[in-house]
Amino acid sequence: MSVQLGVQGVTLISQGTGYGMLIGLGVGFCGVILAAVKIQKAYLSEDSGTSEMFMVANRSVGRGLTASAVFSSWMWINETVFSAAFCYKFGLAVPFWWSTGLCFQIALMAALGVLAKIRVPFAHTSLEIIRMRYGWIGHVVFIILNITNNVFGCASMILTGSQLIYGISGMHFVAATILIPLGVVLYTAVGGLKATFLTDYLHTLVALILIIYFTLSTLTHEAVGGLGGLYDKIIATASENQISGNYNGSLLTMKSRDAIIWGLILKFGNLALVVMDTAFWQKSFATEVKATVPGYNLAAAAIFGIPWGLGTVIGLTARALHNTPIWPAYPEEFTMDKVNAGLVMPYVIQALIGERGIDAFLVLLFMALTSTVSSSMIAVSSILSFDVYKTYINPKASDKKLVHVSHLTVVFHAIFITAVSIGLNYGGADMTWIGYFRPILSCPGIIPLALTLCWSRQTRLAAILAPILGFFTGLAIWLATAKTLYGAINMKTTEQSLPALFGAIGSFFSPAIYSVVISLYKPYSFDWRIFLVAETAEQAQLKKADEKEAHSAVNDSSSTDAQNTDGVLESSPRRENTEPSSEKAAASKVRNFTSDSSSTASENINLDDITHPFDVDTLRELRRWYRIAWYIFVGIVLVTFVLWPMPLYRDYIFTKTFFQSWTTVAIIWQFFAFFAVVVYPLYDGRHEISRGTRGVWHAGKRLLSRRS
Ligand SMILES: NC(N)=O
Repeated sequence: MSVQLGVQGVTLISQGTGYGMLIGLGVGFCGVILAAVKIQKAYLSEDSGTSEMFMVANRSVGRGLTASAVFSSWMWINETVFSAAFCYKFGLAVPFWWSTGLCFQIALMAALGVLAKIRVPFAHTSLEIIRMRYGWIGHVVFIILNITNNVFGCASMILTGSQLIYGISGMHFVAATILIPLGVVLYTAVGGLKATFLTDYLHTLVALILIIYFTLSTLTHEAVGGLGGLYDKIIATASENQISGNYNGSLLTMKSRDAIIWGLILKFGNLALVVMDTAFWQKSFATEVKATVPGYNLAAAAIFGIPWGLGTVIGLTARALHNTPIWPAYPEEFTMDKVNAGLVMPYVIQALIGERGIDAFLVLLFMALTSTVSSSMIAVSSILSFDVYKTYINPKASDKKLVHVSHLTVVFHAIFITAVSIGLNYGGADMTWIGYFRPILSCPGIIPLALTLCWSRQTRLAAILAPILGFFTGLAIWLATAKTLYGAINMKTTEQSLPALFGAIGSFFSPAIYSVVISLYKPYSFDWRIFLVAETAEQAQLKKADEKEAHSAVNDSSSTDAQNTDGVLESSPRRENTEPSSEKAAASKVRNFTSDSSSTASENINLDDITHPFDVDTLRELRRWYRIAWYIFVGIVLVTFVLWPMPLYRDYIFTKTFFQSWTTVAIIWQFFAFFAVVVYPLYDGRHEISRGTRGVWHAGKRLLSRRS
């Protein structure tokens, strides 16, 4: 999705309120998370001072928290603000296509995440897997693909947020651009991935309450009159709301050319945003064995309800009301550049709920923005610290050093991404063009990356060349289609939707052909056990570096204070405490294996001596989940791409009853989402919550008795 820059509408809130909320929410969130990190460390034996905890949360996150964290990182402003804006533009087909363009990628990640657990059980980033299999050139290619994808995605989101805040409050966009990531940096740098899991939960809670609130308050407002009233108004105003490219120009049809093209481009772009973002891999590495597939698929099902219900209700309400006195700035025309700047939703909220609603809208914006920014920060910081620093700059880095570098890279990334966002804005970037270019750049890596885990015959040359050739293929198709359809290659023709769609299709699919053809040129077969050897050697190195550091700390009389023993010597028993019970035995096996082999180089390890760190039962369970994940993925694709929407792609305008039922299901889905990613995680984490609460309670009591 892309925002139109520099569009200011009517001022809906004062700048003071805008500053107060951005700063207040940032500081408030930071405080809550820093307290949560302290409680985790003190009472749940979870210390983000180890790289395992910082990057992959000790691989101990359960189903509920996984579901809410994946949901939260994937619930962008787009799903609310732009689903509504595009429903306004093209009708009710958009919110539905939007939902279908969000969930299948998450279901795919569930399958890839489980496969990674089986084949590379102790990975930290997706790029590390590429390096272990193909060496440094492949690693560098994928680092570039990942970082550009992440930077484009994250910067465009910060930009969208700051533009919206500018659009409704007049606050200078540079101030908004700096304030959005500021609080996030602090808690992410201190708390690492587990902190983002916790903030993600809080974001999810608040965002879903607000989404349901906005949907229901809009529908039940007397100016709308419920689902029946909304339908009647849309029918009554049909002549002033004609949509070219839709069946009969109606907003109430699934047969919309622009909506389906938009939906397809979204699918490719979003696929890249998930698979090429190491954050989604990391979140799956962070889950316990049994949690990946249920957690990810719960999130996939939950996110389906967000753009669909909210987008339909808000987008159509805006169409019904934009020529009535209740509309902000009436009788001024509500122009398309305002729609493209995302002002549909805030205007509906202002018209029907008023200032209170706009304050709540700002909170929703903040939640949607910060949860994605935090996971982007962890992802880029892990790439910079683990894939760049540890691999190429300081291979002998200790665990403590890695965590230190991770903190620094979070701060570095925050400054960098803020600068990029400001630069894009001042440079007058064309966000539609950037939005169409990004899938062409990022999609070529998807299939070669997936094949790295799924296909033993993909060769090094294939993995390196396929994404590069795929990018140039997509680029050529994009430009050639623009030239063929519109007669020239320029900014205007290349930001039309069809060239972008064909380019993305070329970028995504052609690497499959390149990979197979190049791999067949010099066939080989990769032994998956090599991943285990490489991981073992790496763990041994980290352990050695830690021991060395701890040893020198003990010998050094000036530094035998608590600080030195904290992060290093105590980290092992802590890790043991927090390992999920199903993995405990398996993980201790790894440690034994690691220490046995620590004196040998990885190449000296005989593959036949390698045993998988997981026991047979755990592996059987993982394989079962892997099969289930594929069934769910195929089911989701079949239902959401074909069985559900295609029968409706015909000359049909929704009847009143059909529209009411359709939207009722969408709203019920919002409540399902609330139970799946807000209520269920509380139930799932009840033991930890009770342990943490007991700890705080006893500590409080001790403190009080000491004082008295
Ligand atoms: N979640 C996204 N990419 O809208």
